[in-house]
Amino acid sequence: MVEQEGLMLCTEQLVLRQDDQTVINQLNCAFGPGEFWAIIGRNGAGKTTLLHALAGVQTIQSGTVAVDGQPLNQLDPLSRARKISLLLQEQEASLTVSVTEAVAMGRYPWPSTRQQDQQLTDEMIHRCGLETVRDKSILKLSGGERRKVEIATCLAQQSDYLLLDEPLNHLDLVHRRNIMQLFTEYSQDHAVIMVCHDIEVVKTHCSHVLMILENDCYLSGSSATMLTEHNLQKLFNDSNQHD
Ligand SMILES: Nc1ncnc2c1ncn2[C@@H]1O[C@H](COP(=O)(O)OP(=O)(O)OP(=O)(O)O)[C@@H](O)[C@H]1O
Repeated sequence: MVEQEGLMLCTEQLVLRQDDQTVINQLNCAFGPGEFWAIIGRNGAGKTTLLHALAGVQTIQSGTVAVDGQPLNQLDPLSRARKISLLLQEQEASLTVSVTEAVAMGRYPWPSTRQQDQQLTDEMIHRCGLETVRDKSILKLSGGERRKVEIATCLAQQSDYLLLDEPLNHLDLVHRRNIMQLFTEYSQDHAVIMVCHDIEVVKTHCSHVLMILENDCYLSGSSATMLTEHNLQKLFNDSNQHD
């Protein structure tokens, strides 16, 4: 039974495993519109596994993930795609399509007109700085260009919950700033949930933080209350390193 109601993506007593290892244990959290969340934690802490569970692409051991009061696994794929989009950490380009065609694929969940789809696709191509390569095959792009195409496609999907796994990978400083500005704008009336290793980026842009600590310990709240010296030491203190 999902207790939290209203517009949010939330987990209740969520347990996630990879092989026989419990990665996330009894996690309760909730993400709502108007919030820009960062999920932070050490390598292997379970950030990607959690993000995938929030997107409905990870097997859940027990507990629930619910979106706007409805268990995620009860939504058909199209309804889910209108609610949630996921930018993977690494994505392999295999289709021979142009940048414009790839970004337009973000529109597939919506019954909008061709003109509306084209308008939004053009806008995202423009906002992500892809005009000069818009007719190029995605197989012939640089790593950074391809990352921007993936981001533009997710943004074109206009889902209520935008899930981002290390979105700044491959981007130079100028594009990092531009893309973070886009996500910040998007979070004004949607929820953005981003896995990120760059604490400075998190401090500058994110309103909320979920910290995955050791021993199944999770802390969440506003960035101002979470990003204290004390908490960051707990998260990254060398004395806790296993590797
Ligand atoms: N497909 C898989 N099969 C088995 N174990 C996996 C699989 N994917 C991840 N794991 C393990 O699950 C744990 C959590 O991995 P996950 O990718 O969620 O961590 P992360 O916090 O995103 O790490 P990073 O910061 O390095 O990207 C790790 O111990 C990892 O080795």
